Parts: sequence; structure tokens; C-alpha cells
Amino acid sequence: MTEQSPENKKSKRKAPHPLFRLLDFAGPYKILTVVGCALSGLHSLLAVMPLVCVWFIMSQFVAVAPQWSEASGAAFYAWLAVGFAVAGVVVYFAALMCTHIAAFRTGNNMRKAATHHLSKVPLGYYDEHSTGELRRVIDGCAGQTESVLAHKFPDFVGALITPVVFVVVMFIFDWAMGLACLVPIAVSFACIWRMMGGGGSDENSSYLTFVSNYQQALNRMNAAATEYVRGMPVVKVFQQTVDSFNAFKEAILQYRDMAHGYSKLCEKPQVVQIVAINSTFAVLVPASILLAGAAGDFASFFTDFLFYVVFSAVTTSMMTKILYASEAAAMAQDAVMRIEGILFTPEMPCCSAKGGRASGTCDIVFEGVSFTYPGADAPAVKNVSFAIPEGETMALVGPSGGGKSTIASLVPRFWDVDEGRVLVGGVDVRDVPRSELMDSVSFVFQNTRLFKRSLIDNIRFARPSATRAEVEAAAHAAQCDDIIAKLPEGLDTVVGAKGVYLSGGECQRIALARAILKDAPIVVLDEATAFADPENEALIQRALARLTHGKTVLMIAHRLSTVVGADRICVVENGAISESGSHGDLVESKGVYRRMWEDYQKSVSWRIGGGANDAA
Ligand SMILES: Nc1ncnc2c1ncn2[C@@H]1O[C@H](COP(=O)(O)OP(=O)(O)OP(=O)(O)O)[C@@H](O)[C@H]1O
Repeated sequence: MTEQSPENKKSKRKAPHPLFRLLDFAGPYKILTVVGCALSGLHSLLAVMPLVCVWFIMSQFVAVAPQWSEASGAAFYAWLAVGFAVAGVVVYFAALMCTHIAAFRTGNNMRKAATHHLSKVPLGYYDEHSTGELRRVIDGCAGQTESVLAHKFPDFVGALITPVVFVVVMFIFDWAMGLACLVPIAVSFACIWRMMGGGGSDENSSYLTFVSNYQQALNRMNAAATEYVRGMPVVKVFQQTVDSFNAFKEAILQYRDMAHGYSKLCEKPQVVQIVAINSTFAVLVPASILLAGAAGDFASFFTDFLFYVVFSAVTTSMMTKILYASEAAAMAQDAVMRIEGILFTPEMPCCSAKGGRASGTCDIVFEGVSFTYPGADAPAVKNVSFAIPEGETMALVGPSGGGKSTIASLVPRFWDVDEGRVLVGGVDVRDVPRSELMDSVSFVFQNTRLFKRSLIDNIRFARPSATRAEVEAAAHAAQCDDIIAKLPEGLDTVVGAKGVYLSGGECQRIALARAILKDAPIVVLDEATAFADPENEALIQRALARLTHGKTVLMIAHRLSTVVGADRICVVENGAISESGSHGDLVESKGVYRRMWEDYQKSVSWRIGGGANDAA
């Protein structure tokens, strides 16, 4: 999930087994898991007792045969058997109650811990990890561990108690027949151990490694499938075949190979395990025939035989439970490690105690700022310095991939700089409390995300305490009146439901309404007009003028018409500022900006069927 620091790796090495770490998520409810497992063990013991009673009943009948009515103790043992059976059910119910409560708490705490931690990681982390991926980890892993703790753990403990009881019973009744019944169980255990990777020559043969690889392959396949579905229109338009999505095909093949490889590994042990556990009779019957000759008291020998016949039927379900519990335990370990992948992501460091913008002003200063994305080889921003005095507008322009968005994202601390400082109101943003920084900056992204809620809630997201009148005023200022007028329930229409969809330009106006409602003194605009068609653009420009009035503004724009009025324009190339000045100065200087401006003018005056000159 994420690169871990050496400290994290070290602390991980020292950490207890993942299953114990899983129990730690339960907090005080951990004890309920222990109690539930203990009760499940007791239930296994109680479940054997009716069989022992049956042995006593059979002994009584064999001793008095054929005068059955003289078996006076049979009724007592029958009732005792019923009593044990009922007690077993009650104890098992109590065991499952305990483990279920603990399991749901554990799953819930896992979700809460991961979600809480995600609120503290750098915002740029979300560029690298898709929401789908994070949701799968948080929800999938928590759900996976819930079923393990609620069912598989207690069943496993219960199933482990049964062989112990078996060994004890073996010595109480007839050790030779008991031993015969234990042979298939021992073979079955050996097969399960082999399937779990025991006895494998390399560490990759462990079941946990398989589960981990399996989950990764599944995630890769899911991600590739999502991309495939999203890209379907492109496939159709360009009349490509499914083969054009090689990544999807590769992901499916990888998944197939891995699952097939493990199936091959399990093929023989699983067959032997199933045959062994279902062949107790096949061992018991011949063994009993051999032993019968040497038996002194045949009646009592026959009673023991009947007892083992009944008892051995329990072993099949016992071994099945152990098998599934072992699988589930490996899944739970993998789930814990995935959740920890999120929890070990370094947090965005909190500001120091001295924080706060002492001056209260809202100028922005970059001092020798350099930044490299985690995992990238080259810096995205190199030694960038500039200052935007309070109330002024600075525009970043330049070729795609030059570093404009990265520079803008450093102001609200989506990432922390590697070198230099970003100052807001004279204070390093790392020293400004997060809430204060977020209150000071409005960020309008290129891609606006609207939630599947009413339009009013979407706008109010910027300031939940805003009144309806304030939202309406912000929407009006952002030129959203026509959008609201055409929606069936106006501001109360749920976006994304029942065919209510907004165009890219309309979404951007809603985003501007949000920013206007927030009324932060600093505004960062990253391609806020990117999706504007000519009709929308005029409206967006008006909304922008309303939003940025009197604010400190850092704006990124590809349409140079938007930046002409900026107090200062910086051309960003290869992560550095190559030119800066006002529009007039830069056009005069005959540098990169001048070329960009000329190209831009040609592009806006170009018409199909004629050149720029024709159009002019
Ligand atoms: N999350 C990321 N991880 C790694 N590298 C990134 C990430 N985001 C951007 N980059 C890289 O950083 C460099 C600068 O990207 P940035 O998005 O800041 O450029 P830009 O000038 O805003 O481009 P555009 O105008 O196309 O939006 C590019 O080389 C890009 O590939």
C-alpha cells in the first residue's frame, strides 16, 4: 500500500503476530473474544458428553440383554445426554454472542482507525491512492476480519478441543480403537499443514504469502476492470478490440496463473485430506475385526466399537472447521497488514505550538522552494521563489507538466516542501494550525467533485453553518441562477440522481459558489475555466471576478485571456520560473510568454475552413 520508513519496518519486525495485533483493535472488548473462544472450547467438551452417555446406555443394554427392561440406569443417562446437549447449545450461543460483539467492535475500530488516520495524511496521498482502492482496503479488510473473529476463531478453538477429548476418551474406553480413529485425523492434519505451506522449500510457499499475492492480484484485476469499463467509449469510438486493454488482460492472466498454481499445490493434499477424514470407518472396521479376536469380553468390546463408530462421525466436521479456520486466519493476517499499510503512512506533521498567523495578513511568499513527489526521481518544483502581496493576483502559465499545479498545491499544504519555505501572512504554513490554514484558503480544482446530495448541501459543504439565504446569494454571485432554474427542485435537487447531471462548466460554477460562500482571504484556482464552453466561459469569468475581488489569488490558466489582468504572471517550465512580470512587460520582452500569447491569439481566431487571417 505504501512505502514504509526504516523505523516502521523495524517496529513491524518487533511487533507481535498479526492475529494478536488484530485483537488489539478490539480494545477493551478483546476479553470477549477470549471468553467466546473459551466457551466454544467448553461447548466442544459438552458436545462429546452425550456420546459418552450413549456409551453408558449401550453398556447397560448389552449387560442385561435380552432383558432390556432391567437396564434401569438407561433413562438417567438419556436425560443426562439431553441435559448436556441443551447446555452445549446454550454455551455455544453465549460463545457466539461474545465473539460477535468483539468482532463488530474490532471491525468498526479498524475502519475508524484507518479513516481517522487518513484525515491526517498529506492531501496529495489521495492523488496516488484511488478512493476505490482505499475503500476496498478499509471496508474489505474490516469485513474479512469480522467473520473470522465472530465464527472462525471460536470454531477453531472448539475444533482443537475435540482431538484432545478424543485422546482422553481413547484411553478411557479402548485405546487401540481410539488409535485407529486417530490415524485419519493425523493424516488430515498433515495435509492441512501442507496446504498452509508447511514443509515448503521457500518462504513464498506459505499460505499467508499466497493470500497476500491473491489479494494483490484481485486488486490489480479490479482496478484494471474499472479502467476498462471507463475506457469503453474510447474503445468503441476508435473501434478497438478488447485486446487493446492489455493491462486488464494481463491482470486476469496473472490472477488465473496465481490461483491455478495454488490449486495445483493443493490438489494432492486436499484429495488425501478429504479421503482420509471420510475414511475413519475404513480404518476402524478392519482394526476392530483384527482386535475382536483378542477381546476378552465381546459384549463390552462391541459397545466400545459402537461408541467409536458414533464418535468418529464428529471428526469430519471438526477437521472441516479447522481447515476453514486456518484459511480464515491467513486472510485475517493479510487484512491486518493491509490496514496497517494505511496506518503506517506518515502523517502530515502538525504545526508547532508557536503557530498562527501573527500578522493576520494574507500575502503568499515562496522562498527557495523545492519539492519531489514521493517515489519520483526528479523534483517537480526546483528552487522557486516569488511573493504575492495581499489582495493581488498572480498567474502561473506554462507548458503542461511544468509544475504549476504542484506549486499551487503547496500553499494549502497538500504536500510539505522538501527545501525552502511557503509563507502565508509571514508564517511558514507548517507552523499554521491546519484548521486556520484551511479556513484561509479556498482551492478550486480543475475537476470538481460534486457529492450525490442536494445542490444546496453541495454548496454548503464550504460552510455548513451557512443559511439558505447565504447559499442562494453565493449561487447567484457564481452565476448559477440558470442552473438552479432548470433543475426540477431548484437548489434542493439531488445531483447525480434521476438523470440530474451537470456539465463540466456548470460543475465549475457550483465549485465557485462554494468558494464564494467560504469567503477565504486566499484563493487558489487550478484551471477553474478548464471545462468552460464559450457560453459558460463568460459566466465563469463573471463568477471568478466576484470570487477574487479583494483576495490574494494564485491562479493557473491555460487560456491566456484569463490571466491578462493579473498583477503578475510567472511562466513555469521544468519546475522553475523562467519569466515573470505583467502581461504588458512579458509581451514586450519577446520571450516564452510572448510566443505563448501569439499562439493563443492564433488559436482563438482560427476557424474551420480558413486560417487565422481569414477569420480576422
Ligand atoms: N502525484 C504525483 N506523483 C508523482 N509525480 C507527479 C504527481 N503529480 C504530478 N507529478 C509530476 O510532476 C510534474 C509537474 O506536474 P504538474 O501537474 O504540477 O504540472 P502542470 O504544469 O500543472 O501540468 P498541467 O498544466 O498539465 O496541469 C510532472 O512531471 C508530473 O508528471
